[in-house]
Amino acid sequence: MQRCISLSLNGEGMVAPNPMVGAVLVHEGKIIGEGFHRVYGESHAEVNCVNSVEPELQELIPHSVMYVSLEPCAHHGKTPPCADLIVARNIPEVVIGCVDSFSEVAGKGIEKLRAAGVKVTTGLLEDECRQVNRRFFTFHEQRRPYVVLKWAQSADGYIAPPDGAPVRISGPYADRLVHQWRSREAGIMVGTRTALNDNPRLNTRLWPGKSPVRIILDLGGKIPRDFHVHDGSVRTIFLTANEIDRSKALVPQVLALLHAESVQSILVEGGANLLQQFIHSGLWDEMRVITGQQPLGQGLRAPETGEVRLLEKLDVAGDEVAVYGRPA
Ligand SMILES: NC(=O)c1ccc[n+]([C@@H]2O[C@H](COP(=O)([O-])OP(=O)(O)OC[C@H]3O[C@@H](n4cnc5c(N)ncnc54)[C@H](OP(=O)(O)O)[C@@H]3O)[C@@H](O)[C@H]2O)c1
Ligand SMILES: Nc1c(NC[C@H](O)[C@H](O)[C@H](O)COP(=O)(O)O)[nH]c(=O)[nH]c1=O
Ligand SMILES: [Zn+2]
Repeated sequence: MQRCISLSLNGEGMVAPNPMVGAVLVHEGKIIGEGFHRVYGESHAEVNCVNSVEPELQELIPHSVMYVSLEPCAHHGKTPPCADLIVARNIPEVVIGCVDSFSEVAGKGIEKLRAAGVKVTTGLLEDECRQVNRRFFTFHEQRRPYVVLKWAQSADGYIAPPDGAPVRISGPYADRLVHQWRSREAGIMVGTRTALNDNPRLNTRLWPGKSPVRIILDLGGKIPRDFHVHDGSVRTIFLTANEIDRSKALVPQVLALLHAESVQSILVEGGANLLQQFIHSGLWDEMRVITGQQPLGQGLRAPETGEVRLLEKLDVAGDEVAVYGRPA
C-alpha cells in the first residue's frame, strides 16, 4: 500500500478535481503490475495497473491481489467503472486504503466487488491514504475548499512596510517554492488592498505547472482595469457586492461560493486583514509561514496565528518555512 501511495503522488497537479490514486497487482508476494491516475479525464490507476502487466504474465492476474489506495469507482464518470474491470479480469482479492466519500462512489465500489465474490479488505494505511487526498475529502465531506493560508513575514514579524508598498521578504528559492504551492491548488485568493498595492499576477511563472483560478475580493470595484488580475490570462473570480453581503461573515460566504464553483482548494496569499478573518473563522486547514532573514523594523504586523500545531519546518536558502495545522 505504501507503493500505491508513492505512485499516486505522481498525479499531483494533473488529476484534480479527481483524487490521486495508485494501484499494484501482487502475485505470490511479487509485484507484476502497477499504475496511477495520470491525468484528469484519462484512465484510472486500476486500469493502468492491469494494462502494465507484461503479456506473458497476464495469466497470473486471476491469481493475484490488487492493492489500491482508494476505493475503486462504481460509476460511469469520464471512464468506465474500475470495479467492473476488476470483476471482468477475475481478480479474486482487493485491498483498499480508504473508502471514497464522493457521493457517486461512497461504498458502491466495495459493494459491487463483494457482490461478485471478490474478497475485499479496507482501511490499510487509511490515514496516510486520506492525507494524500485531503483536498478531495475536505471538498466532498465538509462541502468547502481545502484552505491553505500563506504569508511571508520579516524577521521581526511584519508583512509590509508602513506605506503598504510591496516588498520582497522571501528569497528566490522560497519564491519558487510558493509557485510550486500555487500549482498544486485549484484557486488563489487575495484581499482588495493586496490587489491594489501589489498589482499581483498570482500565476506559476517560477514553476512548471497549472496556474490556479484567481479569486479577488473587490466589493467596491476599485481594482483598475489595467491591473494584472484583469488581464484574462487565467480564470479569475471577482467577489463583488453582488456575491458578498458585507453585513455577514466573509469566510463562510467565500467558501460556499467556491464550493459551488467546484474550486477544490485555495491558497490564501493575504493580506493580514483577509488572513486574520480566515484564522478567526477556524475554516482553514494548513498555515504556511515564510520568515525572511531581514527585519523591517515597523509596518503591517503579520496575522496572529492563535493556537496551532507545528507540522513541518524547513530551511529554504536561509528563509524559514513553517507549516502548521489546526490544534488537534
Ligand atoms: N508579505 C506577505 O506575505 C503579504 C501578502 C499579501 C499582502 N501583503 C501586503 O499586505 C498589505 C495588504 O494587506 P491588508 O491586510 O492591508 O489588506 P488585505 O487583506 O489585502 O485587504 C483588505 C481589504 O479587503 C476588503 N475586505 C476585507 N474583508 C472584507 C469583508 N469582510 N467584506 C468586504 N470587504 C472586505 C476591504 O477592502 P475595502 O477597504 O475596499 O472595503 C479591506 O480593506 C499590502 O501592503 C501588501 O503588500 C503582504
Ligand atoms: N511580499 C511577499 C509576498 N507577498 C504576497 C502577496 O500576495 C503578493 O501580492 C504576491 O506574492 C505577488 O504575486 P506575484 O508575484 O505578482 O504573482 N509573498 C511571498 O511569498 N514573499 C514576499 O516577499
Ligand atoms: Zn476508477
